[in-house]
Amino acid sequence: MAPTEINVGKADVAVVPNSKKRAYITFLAGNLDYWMGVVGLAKGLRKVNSAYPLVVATLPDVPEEHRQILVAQGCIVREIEPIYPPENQEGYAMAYYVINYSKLRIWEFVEYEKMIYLDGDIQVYSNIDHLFDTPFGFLYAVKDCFCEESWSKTPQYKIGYCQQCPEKVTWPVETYGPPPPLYFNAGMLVFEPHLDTYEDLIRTVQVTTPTSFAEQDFLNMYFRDTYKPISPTYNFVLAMLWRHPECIDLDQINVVHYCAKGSKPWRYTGEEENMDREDIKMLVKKWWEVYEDSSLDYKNFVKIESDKVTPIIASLAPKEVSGDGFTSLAPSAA
Ligand SMILES: O=c1ccn([C@@H]2O[C@H](COP(=O)(O)OP(=O)(O)O)[C@@H](O)[C@H]2O)c(=O)[nH]1
Ligand SMILES: OC[C@H]1O[C@H](O[C@@H]2[C@@H](O)[C@H](O)[C@@H](O)[C@H](O)[C@@H]2O)[C@H](O)[C@@H](O)[C@H]1O
Ligand SMILES: [Mn+2]
Repeated sequence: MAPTEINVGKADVAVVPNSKKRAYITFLAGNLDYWMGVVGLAKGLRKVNSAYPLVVATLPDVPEEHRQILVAQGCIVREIEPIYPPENQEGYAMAYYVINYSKLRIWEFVEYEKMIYLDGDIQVYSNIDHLFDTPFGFLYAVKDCFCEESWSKTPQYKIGYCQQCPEKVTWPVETYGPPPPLYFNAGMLVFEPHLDTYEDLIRTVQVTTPTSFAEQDFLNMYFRDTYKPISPTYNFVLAMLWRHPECIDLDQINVVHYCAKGSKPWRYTGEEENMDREDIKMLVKKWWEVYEDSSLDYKNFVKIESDKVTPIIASLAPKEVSGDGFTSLAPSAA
């Protein structure tokens, strides 16, 4: 793209388009209360002083009032069209997962070179801007857990196999064939929008039989050769607390994904299984502290300009990318 010439008085200067445009992106559908999750996410990204905006891809059924709230919180609200998959004879783990296929529209945002997708029920508690520096050509995401009841229809669940602890139950190759490839949770993705990928995704989804986890299953199939697992600290699926406590250190968590049943902070009652745990109550409280902090509202927020950053904050600068890049982000050996 040719640089844009602009007249700044005495001398024209060439403005090279910002070819390294980056942004966070989330997905909002329906007229219920997920908009609260998105407001929390927008404020959380401000709190950790992220350098990049939050784009909200909204379905047409999101009320104007909700869109205005998000615009007032500094979000870039962009409407997308729904994507309807073929009929699912087997049913989804959660009936509403069918709307999550529309998430695939995020690959069409090609004005951005790299994006980080975050579900609306995710909160960012440490700056993760360095993930934008991951090497191109891969999709980065965190391994999911197969132990929750939502997986009860799958062979993994039936034999008690989970990729978080593959040594616990040996995969019966003679019965089920080769063990499943690494499988990521689609609530957090580091990806590159490309039109050719987008058009192929849309074509492929129409000829792919839908399964339990809707677009998450589809994305795992589609990106199986370019998926790179990153540390669970970047998408902490709450069920890990009771399913794989040996794999986590709450002090190291950067991103919390409130996807366990009953854990959406804006709907939290504490009544569902595991929701009365002290660590869950602490994480829900932490989410509300950000959501209710008026100093984080877009209209009140005073951004620390990079040249005024004091040394302590400068130390949060992007981590060194060594070797093949982000080995330090790779999941721990466990
Ligand atoms: O009624 C809904 C359901 C889902 N979502 C969006 O789709 C994402 C995926 O759904 P959800 O997080 O509920 O799935 P989970 O991770 O809990 O399985 C949400 O985070 C929202 O961004 C939404 O906006 N409205
Ligand atoms: O439409 C399918 C959804 O599948 C995923 O949610 C699931 C999955 O993570 C399971 O492993 C958990 O057991 C479950 O709790 C959780 O809701 C993504 O988080 C969400 O963004 C979306 O892709
Ligand atoms: Mn989610």
